[in-house]
Amino acid sequence: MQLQVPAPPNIIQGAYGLAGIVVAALVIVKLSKRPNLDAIPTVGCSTWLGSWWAGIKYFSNGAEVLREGYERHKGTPFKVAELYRWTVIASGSQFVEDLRKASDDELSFAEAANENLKMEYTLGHDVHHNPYHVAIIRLQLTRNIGVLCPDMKDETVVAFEEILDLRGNEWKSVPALQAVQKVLCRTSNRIFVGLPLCRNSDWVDLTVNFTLDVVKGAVMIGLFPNAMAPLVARFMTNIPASARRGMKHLGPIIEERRKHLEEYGKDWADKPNDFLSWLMDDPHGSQTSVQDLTMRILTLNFAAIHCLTQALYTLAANPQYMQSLREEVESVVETHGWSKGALVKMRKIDSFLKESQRMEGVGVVGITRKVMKDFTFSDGTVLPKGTIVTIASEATHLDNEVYENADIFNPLRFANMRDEDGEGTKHSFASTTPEYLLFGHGRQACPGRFFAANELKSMLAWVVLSYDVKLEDGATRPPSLYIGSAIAAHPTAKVMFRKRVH
Ligand code: HEM
Repeated sequence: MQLQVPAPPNIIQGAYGLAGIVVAALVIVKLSKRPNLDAIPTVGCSTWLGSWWAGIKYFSNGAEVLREGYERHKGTPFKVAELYRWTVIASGSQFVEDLRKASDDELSFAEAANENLKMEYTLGHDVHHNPYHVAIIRLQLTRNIGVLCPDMKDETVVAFEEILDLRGNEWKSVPALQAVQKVLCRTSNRIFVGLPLCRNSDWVDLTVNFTLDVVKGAVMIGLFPNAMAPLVARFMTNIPASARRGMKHLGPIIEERRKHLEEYGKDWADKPNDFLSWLMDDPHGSQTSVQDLTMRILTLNFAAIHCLTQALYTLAANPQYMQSLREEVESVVETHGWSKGALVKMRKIDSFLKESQRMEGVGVVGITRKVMKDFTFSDGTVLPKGTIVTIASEATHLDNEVYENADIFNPLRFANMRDEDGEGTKHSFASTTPEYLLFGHGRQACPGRFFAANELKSMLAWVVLSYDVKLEDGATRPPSLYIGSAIAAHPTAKVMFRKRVH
């Protein structure tokens, strides 16, 4: 048996004191490196120490700070303090256009993502510096949506059946976010890595939690000076363990596919048509390690989960919308089957998702960029090199001058806009405009949005066709969680499901 010898109190106090001095020194070093933005108005406190307090306020509810800034400075850029830096917030189509037109040498998406998510250390050096998977998302994934539509639907059907596990016609109360996370992960991974891995419970658990691993890891790494980032990433985050867990699943599959490639060439019989195959067919992917391929597949699992949960909460709180959605799905499926073409025709489903994300999207800001060399907005505002700049997307989405009765959920808002405009897809879910920024806007808008929109539409259509949903008695629509600039669907709220009765 080992004896526990308590440390003397003065040693403990000394250790706390030293830790306090180290943290204070790190904060001072980080704060003193911030670019000079004195000319840009501030929301919150702008004194040196006050801005640190304002940063804590932003971290606990960035939406509130941004709404205040948007009201006071609409049409001109303002700045807010985050924990270790200032962020410049702009809004309105003129500034969105300025960001859209800027070249990567002026404003960089990748460097902003690296600063926010510490990509080099969380997702890995190669994923950050050689993102060839983005071109595969843009081309192969998007082109294959039609071919893969039946697989997506098949996985959604089986996953909902297994995860909801409904008996007879009884109502069952289900934690919505957890259920949706699993169904969505299985559906996405059916396309990313195929059967049977997409149904493996450890893989599903890993991919569901990977987003959180990365976000928590990035926060931890951000607390230390850059020079310590590799060590912090390796020893103080969950990411290496997640990567090993991912490789344990994917390693044997990759090895087997490599053998087939060597033996039969690129087009062997029964070759899976999934993202892993497209990665391995790519000249970069064929040379690379199991670890690199694993990190890229895990990276794909990074979005979309909260979107469907938000739509489900709204539907459960407003069962009156169900009938017209059902009628649309039934009539479209009767004529077109369950296909990509059918999903295109489901305008009400499309509009419902888009409106739900207009009101409660994935973040309060969008189009975040890092200034790579001093940049001048078209109104003359200068952003020094190193500044992080972004657009107040939530405030734009909720502005009455942009959307009529912006604070009211109107499930047919975008379907009606499409009818009025006669412009086909301009107001469809996957389209972006300077006023609709869920997926960003312009050259670097989310490359996975066509896949995501089809997947989410297919899943929502299946829910309305197959289940009755409502909230528990007396419950109101579960409110979202606002953390920093992120919006998350309520994590524990329940939705009641039963097999469709009428
Ligand atoms: C509803 C779900 C999704 C939302 C709301 C979303 C949103 C976004 C946004 C806002 C951006 C940044 C755009 C910019 O700043 O200009 C982005 C980038 C990106 N998204 Fe998505 N996304 C979703 C689904 C997906 C899916 C399913 C994939 C992969 C299959 C994906 C892959 C990516 C990638 C790789 C980038 C970075 C692009 C680049 O490096 O240029 N996204 N997404």
